[in-house]
Amino acid sequence: MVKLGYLGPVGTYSEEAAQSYAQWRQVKPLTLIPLTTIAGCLEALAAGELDLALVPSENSVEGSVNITLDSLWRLDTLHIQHAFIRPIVHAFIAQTADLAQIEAVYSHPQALGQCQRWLQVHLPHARQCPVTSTAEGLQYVAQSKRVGAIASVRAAQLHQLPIVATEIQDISDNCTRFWVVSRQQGEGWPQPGDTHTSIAFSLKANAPGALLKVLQLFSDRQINLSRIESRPSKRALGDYLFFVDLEVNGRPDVVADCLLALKDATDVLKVFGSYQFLDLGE
Ligand SMILES: O=C(O)C(=O)Cc1ccccc1
Repeated sequence: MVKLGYLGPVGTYSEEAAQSYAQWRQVKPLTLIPLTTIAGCLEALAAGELDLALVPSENSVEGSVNITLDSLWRLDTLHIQHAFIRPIVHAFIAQTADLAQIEAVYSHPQALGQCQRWLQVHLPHARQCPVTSTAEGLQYVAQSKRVGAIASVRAAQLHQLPIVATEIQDISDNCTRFWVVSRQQGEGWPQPGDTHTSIAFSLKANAPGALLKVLQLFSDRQINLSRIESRPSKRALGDYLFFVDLEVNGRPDVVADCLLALKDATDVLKVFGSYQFLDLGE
């Protein structure tokens, strides 16, 4: 059996995504293994305790899931196999519908961030308490009538807790991109059929035009970027890593040639993998 780790417990958005992915694989069954952190999923994969990990990588409202990007850079031995996008619809779950009684709201930081306006209007005085996953927040709801949680309708049903409000996310079209990651296989360069290549690099020098020289390599080859993002390198304040997604656009050889040129033009280059976006349906 192929073991796939995800951010648990049962009832998280990651579990929902893992179930959809498992259905898509059909003939290659998966054992789904809940873990307590996103970094823990990727570490267990790198250590050989899992065959695959499913992790959120970016949300349409809150942006990148930093721990996913940082872990991929740090662990160095992992490759993205697939990407897919899931709609994220949040509910407010509590034992009372009288919001004046709610003193604290528990959820994953991404979910709290995606519901800021609703919280401001409906629970301006409640403490916002970040926890490791949306489903973990439900444990506190079960224990106290004075706390609420933001999680999915499915999670509320699984834990048999009352739904006070639904569709509370600030932007109705809220969605998250997930990556399915494996241990490194080959170099991660694009094969025919792959639509995206994700990379990260550091620059050789902190000097005028250093980033421009690297970006010129994409421009010279007419390679479109679907994301570019800088993250602190953690070496020194003001020192950055750049995370870039390239569109392969049916030209894997051109992207491979660009990766060769990037090896020379950057200080450290990491190829996180080349993959397709899956359509998992609703
Ligand atoms: O906490 C969860 O349920 C997760 O899977 C992480 C998450 C949180 C909010 C949106 C998407 C994924």
